[in-house]
Amino acid sequence: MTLPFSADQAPDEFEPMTGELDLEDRRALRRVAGLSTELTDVTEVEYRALRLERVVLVGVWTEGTAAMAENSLRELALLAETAGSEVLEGLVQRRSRPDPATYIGSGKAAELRDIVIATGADTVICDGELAPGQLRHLEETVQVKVIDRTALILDIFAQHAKSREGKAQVELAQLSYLLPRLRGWGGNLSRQVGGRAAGGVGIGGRGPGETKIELDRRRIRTRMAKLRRQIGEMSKARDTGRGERRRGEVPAVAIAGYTNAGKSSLLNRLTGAGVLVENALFATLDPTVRRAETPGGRHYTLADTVGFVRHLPHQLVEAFRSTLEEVTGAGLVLHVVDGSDPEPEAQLDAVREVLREIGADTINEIVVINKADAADDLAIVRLQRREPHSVVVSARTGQGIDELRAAIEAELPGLESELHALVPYERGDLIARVHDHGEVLKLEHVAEGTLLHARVPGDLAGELSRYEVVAPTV
Ligand SMILES: Nc1nc2c(ncn2[C@@H]2O[C@H](COP(=O)(O)OP(=O)(O)OP(=O)(O)O)[C@@H](O)[C@H]2O)c(=O)[nH]1
Repeated sequence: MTLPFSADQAPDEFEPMTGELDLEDRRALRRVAGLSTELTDVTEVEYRALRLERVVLVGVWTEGTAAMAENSLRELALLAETAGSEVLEGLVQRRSRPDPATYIGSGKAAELRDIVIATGADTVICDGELAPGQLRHLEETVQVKVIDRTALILDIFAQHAKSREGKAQVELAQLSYLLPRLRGWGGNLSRQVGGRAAGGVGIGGRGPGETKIELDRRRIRTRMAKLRRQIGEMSKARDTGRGERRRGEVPAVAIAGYTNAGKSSLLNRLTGAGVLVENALFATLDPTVRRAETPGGRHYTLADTVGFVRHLPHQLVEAFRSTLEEVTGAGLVLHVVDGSDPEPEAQLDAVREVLREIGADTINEIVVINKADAADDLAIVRLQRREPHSVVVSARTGQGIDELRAAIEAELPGLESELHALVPYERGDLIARVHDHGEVLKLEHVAEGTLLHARVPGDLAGELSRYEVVAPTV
């Protein structure tokens, strides 16, 4: 990561930034997890470079079984590792609700402090979204940087965003996370910074890089407005592409699913595309669209989308709305779930929650239970019982892929018209489109042209209607 200053500079040594945020500011902001108090027009805010290196995880278990709480923490560990950190220790606190002051309660916070000292950790990651005050209080106790699950996920997204649109979306999400967490640089912060430095971590270069930048809410808001505009323009351009595909009568299918469920692997299986497959969370942020074909020869487009996760930060869902439109604009959703996960049901629910949020829950869905090669048979049976409209596959071995192809064929929207037509030879283009977008049931060449019996989408039926003939009786 390039910062506009070096992390071991004392806070007064670097230039305050003015004017609109430039690239360096934005890079720096990526890593911000600040706190909120009163703000003036131009406010110096605390800025922290999130150097996720040696981390201790902490979760609050309020409901569900102990195994579920552990799974959530295990997932947090995976997220932390995806962000490039080393997980040293994890603890779960059983409470009826998170403590409003310190999230885990003061006794547990003191215990956490001991663990931090014993392990030499430089960061604590909490398994939830914390209020700015909770973060501050906990930080005061443990004396190292504390971040929450939301900041961690935002950070991973920032690392993985590649396209202009993806980057703009992540930045927008980060700024909206940052905005309520800005705080003035005054008495209480100075004390806190001093205290932390005295505690052996912080700004001296021994602990997390920490420094301050000068920003104000207005500049951030202006930047957010600009980003929204840019994202809107980029999404309009993609819309046009989608519109063109639609006019070409190619049905759109979208792959949605939990992160690491095997969406990219499935896309590769179904289309032969060489899309990157990584055993990492959120390897895909930008939608990839490929052409695919059913066994009966119908063409469709298949879009891979960003992976979902439990408690996906709402700022991200909001910012990624236009990318997620690949799903809302689809006629069929392949909902991929990792059958070998300890809690595939929770994955399904988390994904459906986001689908609901973006208005894609009414789209026809095939549940694809993936990783059958690695899953427990009983778990698969349990899932199939819960999701009767499902197909069991292994994107890795190819098991079940033929059944999935057939299921896609059966569910593809738009073959509403079955007709017989005598198409003159000079309209070979229509026959070619029937081959691509419809299902040819019978085809025969006669003197006057091509005698066709086919199922086709509505638009094509309209064009073929002038050549329609009565069904031959033999
Ligand atoms: N055993 C097994 N592993 C699989 C299968 N399909 C995918 N994987 C592995 O699961 C990991 C994630 O696969 P991806 O296809 O990248 O998953 P994704 O859902 O696109 O991931 P994100 O982009 O992170 O959301 C990789 O290590 C794959 O090799 C499968 O059928 N069986």
